Amino acid sequence: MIKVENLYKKFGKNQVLDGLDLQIGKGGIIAVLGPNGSGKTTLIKCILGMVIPDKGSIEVMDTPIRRTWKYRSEINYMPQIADFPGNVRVRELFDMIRDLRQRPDRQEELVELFGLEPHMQKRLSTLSGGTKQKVNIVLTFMFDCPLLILDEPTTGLDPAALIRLKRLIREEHSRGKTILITSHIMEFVAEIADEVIYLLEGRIYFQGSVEELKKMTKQKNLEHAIAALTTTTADA
Ligand SMILES: Nc1ncnc2c1ncn2[C@@H]1O[C@H](COP(=O)(O)OP(=O)(O)OP(=O)(O)O)[C@@H](O)[C@H]1O
Repeated sequence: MIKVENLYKKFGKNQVLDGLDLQIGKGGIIAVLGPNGSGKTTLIKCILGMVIPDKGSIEVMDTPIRRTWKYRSEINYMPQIADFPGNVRVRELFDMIRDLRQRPDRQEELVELFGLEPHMQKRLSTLSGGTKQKVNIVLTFMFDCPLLILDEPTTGLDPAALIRLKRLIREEHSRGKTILITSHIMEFVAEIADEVIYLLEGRIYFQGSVEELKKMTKQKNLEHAIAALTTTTADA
């Protein structure tokens, strides 16, 4: 589904991706983890073509993504911070996106699931953080795509909305979708991920199951396993 080879990206003097190699097969929930600033969002944006790498190659669904954008229509991307135009109403935003994508959608069902009906006429700038995140979720899950990329999807959600999000992610998983997620909430990752990728110093430091990571670090839970990885590498 995704193949990244020898990827380099520098911002000024900051070498964020430093010869990163990564392969992700089709189907499954993959958590991209790493300390703050380790390059998770940069990697995701390179895969989406939103950040141009200095060197290296990326294939998405067997297609090299250099100088092409068509593959993007097969990806549902949920950004970490959704920069919605503040003066647009929720309903108008949904209509705009539906007009742009021109394919069947699940808007009505998802608006009901996240209780967004009372907010449909409101301007985006007037919504609470959690409600904005629900709008972000509806936009992400509205269309049927083989690849979903979710950057910190749980931010600001109340427990009921979090349960619904997890259900949605599992549903997509059971339909054979590939779902890439970044998160700092280890409880969420442990519950949902089939595979964990740990980014450190611009490369993949670990790729495997949560169970394998716990075994490798001799820890009983994921939070401690990740903390052990961070301490070990910081001490090295
Ligand atoms: N457009 C940019 N210009 C300059 N520096 C950037 C830019 N985008 C990212 N960076 C820097 O690259 C590094 C990696 O950032 P990135 O957002 O990819 O990290 P992250 O792993 O997603 O972090 P977090 O866990 O905090 O969300 C950081 O030091 C960040 O400041």
